[in-house]
Amino acid sequence: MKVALIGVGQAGGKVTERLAQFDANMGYGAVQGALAVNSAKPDLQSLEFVDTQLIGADRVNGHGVGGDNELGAEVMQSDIQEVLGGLDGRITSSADAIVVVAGLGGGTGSGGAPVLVHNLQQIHDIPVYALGVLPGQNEGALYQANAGRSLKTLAREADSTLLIDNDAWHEQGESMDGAFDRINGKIAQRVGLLFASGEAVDGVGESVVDSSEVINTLRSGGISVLGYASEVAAEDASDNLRTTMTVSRQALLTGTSLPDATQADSALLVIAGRPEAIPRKGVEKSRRWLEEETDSMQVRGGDFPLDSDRLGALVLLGGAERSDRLEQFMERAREAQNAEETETDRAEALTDDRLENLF
Ligand SMILES: Nc1nc2c(ncn2[C@@H]2O[C@H](COP(=O)(O)OP(=O)(O)OP(=O)(O)O)[C@@H](O)[C@H]2O)c(=O)[nH]1
Repeated sequence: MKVALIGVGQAGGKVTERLAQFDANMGYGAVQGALAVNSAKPDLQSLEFVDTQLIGADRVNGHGVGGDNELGAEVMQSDIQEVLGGLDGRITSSADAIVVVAGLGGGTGSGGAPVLVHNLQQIHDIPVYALGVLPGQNEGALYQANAGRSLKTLAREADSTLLIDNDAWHEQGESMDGAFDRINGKIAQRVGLLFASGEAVDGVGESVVDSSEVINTLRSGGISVLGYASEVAAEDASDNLRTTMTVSRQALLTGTSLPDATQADSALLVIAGRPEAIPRKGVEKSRRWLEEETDSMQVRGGDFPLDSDRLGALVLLGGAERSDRLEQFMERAREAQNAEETETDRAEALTDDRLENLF
């Protein structure tokens, strides 16, 4: 699937850069162009591999919006013509989709991404997807509240919103900051493989996955989730039946970007590895298992030929919003929003008109 990538905000820019680098290093050619947009100049200057565009300079002078996602939305809307102009030539006729990438907890990405998706939808016929990073549980109330509002709007505007929960690939005892680099690497590998599905494949066979399978899986809209797992494989396909089942199960049950999301409207199972090592029977069995597990009649599948001594399973779920984890997150976001409003009420207590001033 050929994509044009636009990262908004700090996390959006960093993840976009990693994705573009992964795609270039692997030689897939799925990433057709990549742009990072931000209201904070230093964040853009730290990116080396993608083109950049500063927004909101007249309002925040290159200093970012400090977690204010309403301001993030405003500066994106004010400078939307510059951003769309900056995309000219990057969204070529060969692009199958546009992907807007953002951390949903901050200000610029959280507020700017939904506005950008909305505007892109007005002018492009190809699907516009969002890749949104949810804040970890330990991040503050402002992050949770921001992410809740941003996600609600993105889910309405984007053709599908692929969610990455920052807690999903966060290891015990690791600081959040230290974890970002590793998490971004995991996102780049998984999402990069998904984009590469159907690209740069020699000797295309019947069972090879095609990019239309990805688009059809995402057609369910709403929230999408991606899982991945791999294991060392035997030389012969006949010895890899169990391995194929194991990696497929692990990809869904322990390896997804939104833990515990298993129910979905549609799913795609991509088995990556040397074609001679992929057992047809194992793939069929894994697909049937995925059908039962996700409770979906729409389970697609295909191979991703890869010169590797491992077998990998990539599972994409479309229409996966009925997840407990998502419900827990939205509850956290609502609580944070209420707490924020109470906090504002307290701040306003001294100016409240219900109590008259002494003079
Ligand atoms: N996975 C991942 N998450 C990140 C990274 N950097 C920040 N985040 C997350 O993104 C959210 C913060 O968003 P940022 O992108 O830093 O903020 P911003 O959009 O630049 O907005 P402002 O700084 O307020 O202008 C938090 O929830 C962080 O957990 C990163 O490199 N990787």
